[in-house]
Amino acid sequence: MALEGRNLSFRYGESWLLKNEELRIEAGEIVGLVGPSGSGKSTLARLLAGHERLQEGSVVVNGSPLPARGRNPVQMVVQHPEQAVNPRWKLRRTLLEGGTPDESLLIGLGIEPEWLDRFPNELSGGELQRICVARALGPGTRYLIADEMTTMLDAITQAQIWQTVLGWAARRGAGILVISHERQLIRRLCSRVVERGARL
Ligand SMILES: Nc1ncnc2c1ncn2[C@@H]1O[C@H](COP(=O)(O)OP(=O)(O)OP(=O)(O)O)[C@@H](O)[C@H]1O
Repeated sequence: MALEGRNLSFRYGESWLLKNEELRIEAGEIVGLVGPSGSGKSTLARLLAGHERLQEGSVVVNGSPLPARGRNPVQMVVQHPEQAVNPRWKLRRTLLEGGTPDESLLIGLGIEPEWLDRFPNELSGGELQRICVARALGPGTRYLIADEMTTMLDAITQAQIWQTVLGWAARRGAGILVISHERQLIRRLCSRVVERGARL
């Protein structure tokens, strides 16, 4: 059981950003992905989550390609939650996109019930990010890609969110890819770190 990127190559223009990349995250494993700005970490993340169309190579999740329809077992949370929600939906609807979350997750993430009756512009960035994390940890999720997921949060909130996410992963046997420029966070969370070099 693993999330695997096999032989992934990708370019936005003429020159290749990623060439024959291999990345494997076992179920239950927490892997860090680090590297300089512009080295292609977010692009790799989007390919693994099916948010970017594959140009070369394949993504396999627990032995199968990512599903073309229905709930994606690979969920991604990005740095800026306001870019990841529909501004015209109340947050209950956004949250339920991920299926009905465990009550304990909502409590662990510090989500106040009244937030769910508001629109995104009526919450702070940190409050909105908690909703995005809860949505990503829905019942069908097997792998989480956390791309600078807690970068914009204060240290206490960051610790609270990661404690809840790690508990979820341990219970679920879920794998996590953590992308961050914060080496200390990576060291604390991950059992293995993949280092990307600078773009040539
Ligand atoms: N949609 C796009 N169109 C064209 N070029 C892009 C696009 N998205 C990213 N790039 C370029 O691809 C390169 C890699 O970007 P990417 O966001 O994957 O890197 P990163 O390692 O995640 O960087 P950072 O640490 O700064 O977030 C950058 O040079 C970026 O400008």
